Amino acid sequence: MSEKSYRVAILGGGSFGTAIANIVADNGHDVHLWLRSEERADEINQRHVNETYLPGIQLNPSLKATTDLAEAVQSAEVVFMAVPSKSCREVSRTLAGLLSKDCILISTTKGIEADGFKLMSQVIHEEIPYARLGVMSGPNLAKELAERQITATVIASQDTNVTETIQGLLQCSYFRVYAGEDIFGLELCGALKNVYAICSGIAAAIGVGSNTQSVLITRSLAEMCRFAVKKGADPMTFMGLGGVGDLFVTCTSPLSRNYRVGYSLGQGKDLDAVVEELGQVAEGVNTLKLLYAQAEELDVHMPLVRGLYGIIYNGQSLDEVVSTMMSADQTRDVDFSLR
Ligand SMILES: NC(=O)c1ccc[n+]([C@@H]2O[C@H](COP(=O)([O-])OP(=O)(O)OC[C@H]3O[C@@H](n4cnc5c(N)ncnc54)[C@H](O)[C@@H]3O)[C@@H](O)[C@H]2O)c1
Ligand SMILES: O=P(O)(O)OC[C@H](O)CO
Repeated sequence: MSEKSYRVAILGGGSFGTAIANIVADNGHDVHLWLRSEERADEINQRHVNETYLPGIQLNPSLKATTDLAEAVQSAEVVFMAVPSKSCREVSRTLAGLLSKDCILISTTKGIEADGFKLMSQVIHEEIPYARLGVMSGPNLAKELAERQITATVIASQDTNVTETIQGLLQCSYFRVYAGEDIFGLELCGALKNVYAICSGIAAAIGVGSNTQSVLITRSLAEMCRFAVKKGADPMTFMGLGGVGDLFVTCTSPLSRNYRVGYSLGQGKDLDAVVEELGQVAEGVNTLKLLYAQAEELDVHMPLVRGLYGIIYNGQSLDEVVSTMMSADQTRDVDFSLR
């Protein structure tokens, strides 16, 4: 744990931004949470709760919320970005003129920008080329983090001072931070697993057995790795907490918004209505479209992505998709070997 007290800003006052801000505040640092709603900022500052995103959770009273981005990042030594992927470029662009040169900037966003299939670190780098960048990803459901239930995450950066600083900043009795260098692979894990969580949610809603769930999650990992290799990422990153770890939690927990989207679809509900009702971001819905297009363009075999896309966007029935998958040519179990 870090002995130094850092000035830290968290950008995005939704479930994850608030959960991370709370850990850093619990660890004794000076934390400013930036959000857009005056009402929610007042609620956090006065009653120390964020009832919309983390109902029932008492936040650390030292956590300060503000709607003023310049105030939030003033003198910040570390900034965490926790806005949805659709807002990452806009927020980064505004941030560019405000961030000091030696500030560490950590992306926690698990999504992809449509134009150019860019991951968030790429978007941030384009907007703030001088930023000392890192990416954080792992099995980190916001509600469980805020409840202080034990979990761990991965911080990836090319700069060991960045990884070591974040490890010291976040480590506590219920949270461990493992280090890595593969920013691209870690980010890809976090974005791709959301799509498979939708598949798993559908499977749960129709009441599949445990064998089926296991096959679904394992073949999801196989697809993710195949795609990662085609994109030049290290498939071994997918064996870690950011890969298997996050895939497992998102594909099995009803706390996952992506899983919940899938569950509702499996109950026969309409996608737009489900997303509207959720009221929080489920990045997998957008990632599915981008991933399907990339898989087609790069000719990567991704039957689960193709099947889900067929159900959601081409009106295919679940029975039809499952039947096509089950009668397809039987291929290899594991595509890669280290030998
Ligand atoms: N919730 C989790 O368990 C979790 C865990 C790890 C990573 N993430 C990732 O973190 C990112 C944020 O997710 P979340 O769970 O906090 O989402 P959320 O829906 O709970 O909250 C998103 C917040 O961002 C705000 N926002 C949207 N556009 C904005 C903009 N242009 N400027 C400023 N604020 C804006 C919204 O008002 C909202 O407060 C996502 O990419 C998600 O995949 C979430
Ligand atoms: O709620 P989801 O589906 O966005 O998933 C949350 C986190 O990514 C889990 O690590």
